[in-house]
Amino acid sequence: MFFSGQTRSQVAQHKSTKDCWLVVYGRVLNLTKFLEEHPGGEEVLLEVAGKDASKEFDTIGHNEGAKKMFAKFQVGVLQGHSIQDLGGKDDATNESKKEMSAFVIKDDSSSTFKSLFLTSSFLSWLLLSILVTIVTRSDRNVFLFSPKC
Ligand code: HEM
Repeated sequence: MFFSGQTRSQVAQHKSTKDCWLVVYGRVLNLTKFLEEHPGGEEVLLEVAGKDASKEFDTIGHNEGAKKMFAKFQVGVLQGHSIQDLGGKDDATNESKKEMSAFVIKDDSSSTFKSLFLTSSFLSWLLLSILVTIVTRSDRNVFLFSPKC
């Protein structure tokens, strides 16, 4: 589940080895499953569990690989932040943006396709109706030939 507008006190509820959340750059991350794998050790993460650890994260000088892991652990956005605010801060956000724009492009093209399809079928229907009207209203001489021999 993804929580938008998580408060600091809500995040603060998750500060144990079995349930460890922290905030980096406005992202609420659930690092419970990562504690044992963290190259810097689980102790450092537990010290900042339930808190905003953006400064600590920056101070260590984590590499780009660490930032790319955010998307995997993110469970929400801290209150006062929005996905747009997080833009440019890390690669995960840029990847999300790419996905979103791809979605928008896909959506646009499908609606353009739909409107084109609807317009063309509407025009065909209109032309057919006009033709039928002309034929039924005419004196039918055009079609009902009675050859005078
Ligand atoms: C928030 C999510 C975090 C992720 C995904 C993460 C990930 C990583 C990764 C991949 C490394 C090894 C490569 C590198 O140095 O960049 C690392 C190292 C380390 N991390 Fe984290 N980390 C996180 C948060 C933190 C926090 C909040 C602290 C400190 C409170 C911390 C302290 C360290 C330390 C001390 C190292 C070892 C650096 C070294 O040996 O040079 N990490 N982390």
